[in-house]
Amino acid sequence: MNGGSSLLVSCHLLRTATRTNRSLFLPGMISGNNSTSIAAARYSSHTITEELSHRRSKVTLNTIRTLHKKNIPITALTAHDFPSGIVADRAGIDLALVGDSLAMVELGYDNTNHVTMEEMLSHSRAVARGCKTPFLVADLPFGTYEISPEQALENSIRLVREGNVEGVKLEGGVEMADTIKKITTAGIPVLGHIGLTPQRSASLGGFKVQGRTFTGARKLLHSAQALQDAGCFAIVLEAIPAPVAKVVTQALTIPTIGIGAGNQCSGQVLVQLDMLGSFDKFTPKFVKKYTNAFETNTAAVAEYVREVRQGSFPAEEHTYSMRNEDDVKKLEELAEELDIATKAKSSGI
Ligand SMILES: Nc1nc(=O)c2c([nH]1)NC[C@@H]1CN(c3ccc(C(=O)N[C@@H](CCC(=O)O)C(=O)O)cc3)CN21
Ligand SMILES: CC(C)C(=O)C(=O)O
Repeated sequence: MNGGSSLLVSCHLLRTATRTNRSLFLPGMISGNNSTSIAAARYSSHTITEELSHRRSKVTLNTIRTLHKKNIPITALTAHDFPSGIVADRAGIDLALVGDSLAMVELGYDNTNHVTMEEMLSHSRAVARGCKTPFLVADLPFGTYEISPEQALENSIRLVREGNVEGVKLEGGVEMADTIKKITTAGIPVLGHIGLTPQRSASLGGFKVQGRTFTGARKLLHSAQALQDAGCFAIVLEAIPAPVAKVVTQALTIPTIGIGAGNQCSGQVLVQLDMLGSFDKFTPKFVKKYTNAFETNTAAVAEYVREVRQGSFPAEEHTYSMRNEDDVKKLEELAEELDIATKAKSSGI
C-alpha cells in the first residue's frame, strides 16, 4: 500500500468514527502521547500498517478494560499460525485468539472436537512468535477442561507456559463457573464463550443460532452473569440475536466480544481465514469477506503453473549469475567436450 492509499484508509477511519459517534481510536492512543496520532495517521507518508504497528504499545488486560470503559470497540481476530499472527499484530488487532476453529479451517477436520492439546500448543507457539502486541488468548480444546477444575487449570497452565499465550478461552455457561474461578484464581485470565458453542454442536443439533426465544435469551443472560462473577475478563457471544447481545452487554461490567451477535457488543471477533475469504467450505451468515484470498491465491498459483510450463519463470531477475564471465566460457567449452565424449560413447567409438 502506498502513501496515497494510506491517506484514504486513515480518512475512512476518521469518517467512520464520526458517523458512529464513537471517539476515534487508533492503536497506541490509549497509553497517552496522543496529541499527534491523528495528524500523523492522516498526513504521514508511511503505510497504514506501519502506523498501526509502530505506534502502539503492548495490549494488556488494562488496555482492554480502558477500551471498554471508553466505549471504544475492542477488535479481536483469530490467528492460527506465524504469518496470521503477524497480520493481526500489524493491522492493529487488540486481542488475538488461537481459536480451536483452526481444527476446521487449518487442519480440515469436520468439527472442532478433534484438535488436540499438542496441536493447540504448537499453533499457539507459532502465533506467539509473530503476534507481539495484541493480548494473546488460546482456546482450551475439547476434552481438556470439562472433567474437573483441576484438569482445566493444569491445561490452562500448559497453554500459558508451553503455548506462550496470556489467557485462555473455554466454552460453557453456569456449569463452568467453578472451573473459571479455579483458573482465574491461579492468575490466568479467562475469556468466556456462550451462545453457539461449537464444541457442543452435537448436543445443540448443529451450528445453530442460540437464544432466539425469551427463555433461551434469559438463560444466556444468567450464564453471562455467572461467568462475570466467576472472574472472566470478557465473554464471547456467538450466533445470538442482536437484541439479546445488546441486553447481555448492558447487563455486564465486563466487555462482550460478538461474533454473529450484532454491533452492540463491546467488541467483535471473526475467524481470520473467513474474513480474508480464504476458507470456502462454508460461510456462516455473520462472516463478511473483506477480500477474496481464495480466488486471488488460486489464480496466482495457476499463473505460476502456466509460467513454469511455458518456461517464462524463472526470469533473469530470479536467476544467479557466475562471478566471472570468463568462467561461463570455460564452462561452455567443458560442456562441448562432454557433449563430444557422450556422443563418442553412444556411437561406440
Ligand atoms: N470457518 C469457520 N468460521 C467460524 O466462525 C467457525 C468455524 N469455522 N468453526 C468453528 C465454529 C463453527 N462456527 C459456525 C459454523 C457454521 C455456522 C452456520 O452456518 N450457521 C448458520 C445458522 C444456522 C441457524 O439458522 O441456526 C448460518 O447461516 O450462519 C455458524 C457458526 C463458528 N466457528
Ligand atoms: C470464532 C472464535 C470465537 C472461536 O471460538 C474460534 O475461533 O474457535
